[in-house]
Amino acid sequence: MISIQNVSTAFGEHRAVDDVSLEIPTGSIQGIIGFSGAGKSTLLRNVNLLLRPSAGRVVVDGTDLTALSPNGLREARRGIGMVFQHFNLVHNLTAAQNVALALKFAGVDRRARQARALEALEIVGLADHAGRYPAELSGGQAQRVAIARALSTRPSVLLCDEPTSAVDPRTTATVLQHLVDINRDLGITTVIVTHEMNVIRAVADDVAVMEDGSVVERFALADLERADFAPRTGIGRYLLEDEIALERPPLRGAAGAPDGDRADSGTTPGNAPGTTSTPGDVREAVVAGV
Ligand SMILES: Nc1ncnc2c1ncn2[C@@H]1O[C@H](COP(=O)(O)OP(=O)(O)OP(=O)(O)O)[C@@H](O)[C@H]1O
Repeated sequence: MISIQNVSTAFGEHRAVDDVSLEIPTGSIQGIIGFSGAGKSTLLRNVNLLLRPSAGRVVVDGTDLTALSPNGLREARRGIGMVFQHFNLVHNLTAAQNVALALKFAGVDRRARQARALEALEIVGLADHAGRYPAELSGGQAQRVAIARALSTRPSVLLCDEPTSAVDPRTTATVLQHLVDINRDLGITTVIVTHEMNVIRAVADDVAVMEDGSVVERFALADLERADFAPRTGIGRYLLEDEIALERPPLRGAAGAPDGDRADSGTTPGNAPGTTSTPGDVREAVVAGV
């Protein structure tokens, strides 16, 4: 169980997260959705205290993380895996070495690391890619290695920050299937932050909609099937629709259409696939204990 209690996080005058309370039952998948800047990533980073909240408490499986000493927090973070949008793999280490690095930080004995790393790669179906470097992996494979890394310390909680935003739609399905299988097989409480409606529809048990730092709506995904269910927010209503109907004017340059570049009317823009990380990304992964 993750219990987020009256959590606020301010950057200067700006409250990126504003008095959020959220209870996430053990073993469930909680989706957190909202437009860019709503405060989703900040809230997720508040859960493992990668970003310490300015106010409020975060209790994970009965332990108040906000009350722990630095050593206690380091220990508690071993039970919380984290997956990042851009994978944050170390580019000059193989897939197995990337996973083993997390185990090293977790204090696992050197002799046990190799077997544990392979075991984690097995879970995401990539044991046969153990010797490959990040540049030799597709975006989806790189994210699966990152998931294996997050799982290697056998956490009870998995935090995923836009886990599919940097991969193509087909790969998205594979990555999400792994996350669902891991959740159902291992009972790991999973939190997925995304701006992609289809991700929420595919995996979430419960949905929290964020706007301007607040959770403005919560419902179970199953509620969307109820005839009398009426979401209050625009995002909730989008989720209710099977398809988002877009106006599709003719392509520019076609007969009868105006000249110029066609604007992208997609509702779920993502970033280009990539497998490399900046030093800052890697540092963040290390601090998170993954
Ligand atoms: N380190 C920081 N310093 C200052 N402001 C920040 C910092 N991190 C986030 N913010 C601000 O806090 C607000 C919430 O950001 P956050 O990244 O949590 O939103 P988000 O919903 O995850 O958006 P996105 O989907 O674009 O990642 C934004 O206004 C952002 O500019």
